[in-house]
Amino acid sequence: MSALNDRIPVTVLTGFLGAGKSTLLNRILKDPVMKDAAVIINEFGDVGIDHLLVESSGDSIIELSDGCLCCTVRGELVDTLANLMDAVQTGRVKPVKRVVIETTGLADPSPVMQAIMGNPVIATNFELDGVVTVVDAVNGQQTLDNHEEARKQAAVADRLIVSKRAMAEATDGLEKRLRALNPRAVMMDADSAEAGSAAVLVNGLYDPATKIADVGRWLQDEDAHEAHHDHDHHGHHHHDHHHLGDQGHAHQDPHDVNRHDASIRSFSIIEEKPIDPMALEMFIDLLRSAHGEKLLRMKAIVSVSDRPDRPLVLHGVQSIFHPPVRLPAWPGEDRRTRMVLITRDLPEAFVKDLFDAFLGKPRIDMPDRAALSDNPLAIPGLRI
Ligand SMILES: Nc1nc2c(ncn2[C@@H]2O[C@H](COP(=O)(O)OP(=O)(O)OP(=O)(O)O)[C@@H](O)[C@H]2O)c(=O)[nH]1
Repeated sequence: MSALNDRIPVTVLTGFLGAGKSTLLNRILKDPVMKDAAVIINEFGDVGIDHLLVESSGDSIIELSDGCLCCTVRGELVDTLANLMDAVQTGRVKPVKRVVIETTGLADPSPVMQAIMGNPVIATNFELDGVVTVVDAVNGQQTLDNHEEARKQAAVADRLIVSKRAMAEATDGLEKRLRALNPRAVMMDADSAEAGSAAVLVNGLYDPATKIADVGRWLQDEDAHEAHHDHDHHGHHHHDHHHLGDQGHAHQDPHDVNRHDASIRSFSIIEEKPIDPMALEMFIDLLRSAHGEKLLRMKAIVSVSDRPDRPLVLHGVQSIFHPPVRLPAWPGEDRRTRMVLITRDLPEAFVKDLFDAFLGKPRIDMPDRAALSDNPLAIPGLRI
């Protein structure tokens, strides 16, 4: 699917009610680069005013009708994207270089992400580039305590934008908590120039300039020395590349983490040897079909044994995966398979053991691959 590089990147802008999504979007829309962007705004409530608040000169703001994007309006989102594509292809509107979808504050972002990836027509023309989540420094902690959706919004983000910092008494606790929920997201201050530029929307399934996977960006801070078999229970080693001080030690004792957050995990799998394509397919199929609900996000660059010089990029949300893409070459020196997973109620050790089983690595306490591969579902296009 080399066409993927021509797909229009879509950024999902999320964040809880009143977190500051529209405020941020208004700033970003002033960036000249945004003149070629289309913005889709999901209203919630009777009065559709959000789109009026987004000050854009263009006619490329599309309002979805009442209802929450993650439930009833999902079909409408698909229709809107399809219509947008049609309008571009028939020349009715100018070419669109990027789409931003601002969700309602109550939205679980996963179904929105899935709507982009899961519909064959949409996935041919659009790719999910990333998720930007705005978190309010004043109410953030309480919102995370009380709302599962808010935790998911933070957990799946590529970027966490902390708003209203000046109004908050202290933000250390919130930042520490966000860092624990999502150690890899870049964290930034909503007031920063960086947060208000169009670049914040580019999260890099591909680097738009080079069209190669921006793996460094997804792995963000992965410790290159973490071995796949290093089952240490501090989880992910990482350097703190975020932009807000030095509080982000995700090595903290898990008991420190708010009890509501304990079920969400972010970890990585690294494998030195190229992977048999069948084993990969079976692993992914089982993971997404049996545990898809618990798989909040997965991104991977995989060395596949049939073409180890051309890595495969996988990108999934719950049970829905983008059609995998073969890169023309490795984006850097590191040629190991690297997978980043964000899960809920799915422990790291379980996933790693499953991966080992599919790779045929013997383990006393696990069934072997043959016993695990009885799964009729397949990702279209994964079989290479
Ligand atoms: N001080 C301060 N106020 C902010 C900031 N961001 C947003 N606000 C204010 O917070 C309120 C809500 O901001 P919006 O941008 O409408 O938030 P939203 O996330 O789009 O809200 P909903 O669409 O209702 O979910 C507004 O009064 C903003 O002026 C910030 O960084 N600092």
